[in-house]
Amino acid sequence: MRRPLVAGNWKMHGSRESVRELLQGLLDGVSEGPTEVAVCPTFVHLAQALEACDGSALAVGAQDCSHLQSGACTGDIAPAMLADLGCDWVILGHSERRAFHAESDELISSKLVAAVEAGLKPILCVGETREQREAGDAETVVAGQLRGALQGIEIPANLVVAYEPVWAIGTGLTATPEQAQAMHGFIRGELAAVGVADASQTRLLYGGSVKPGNAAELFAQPDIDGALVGGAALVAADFLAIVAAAA
Ligand SMILES: O=C(CO)COP(=O)(O)O
Repeated sequence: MRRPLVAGNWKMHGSRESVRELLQGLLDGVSEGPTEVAVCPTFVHLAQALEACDGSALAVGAQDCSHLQSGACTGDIAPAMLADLGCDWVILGHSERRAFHAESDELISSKLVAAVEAGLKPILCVGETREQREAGDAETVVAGQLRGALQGIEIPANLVVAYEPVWAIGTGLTATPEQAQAMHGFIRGELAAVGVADASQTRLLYGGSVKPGNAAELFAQPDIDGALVGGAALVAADFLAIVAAAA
């Protein structure tokens, strides 16, 4: 049995006041239940979120980390620092990091190794662009990202993969449940091929314009185990409705 996971990626949003309000709204509505729930605020809001969520059913994660645990890396945050602070999760390889920071599969792979070494649970993001899908290359691209990140490393048993088609992120365009399921099924097969010991137990999240109105039909698919939510994670009622749909 794969326990559903719904994680909110807050991206570069928030102030101390809005974070306080959002967390309050979430904590009022979230309880220990069948679905695991996490929020991933910016680095500067992590300490505030960890303090607010202490002892609650809401876990906290970061949106990225360095591939090193310390050193001359101006502006970077080590996975060991995130673990020391109390973070559980870290998102790696998000398409916005790949696009704006030119993150390669090789770098993402070394971040994954460092994150696991520090004791963080990784959410590895993969997904194709619209051009790649229209060219019929979606599976090739996703398989390449999986292999690039996972081949040759010791793959952690708690690895979570998020399929986030770039064309569905922040656009209001969602992959249809059938499109998402097809790719999730493909990913599960690829994970087995790349050396995941029991890919039938790996949780696969869908991300890309997940909203209260489309969450249930996505979660009804056999290989969709939850969601990585962007915009709708910034509205407590919407995020809680998505969490409820995953139960
Ligand atoms: O990128 C995403 C989550 O990581 C998805 O963002 P949206 O839900 O805003 O499309």
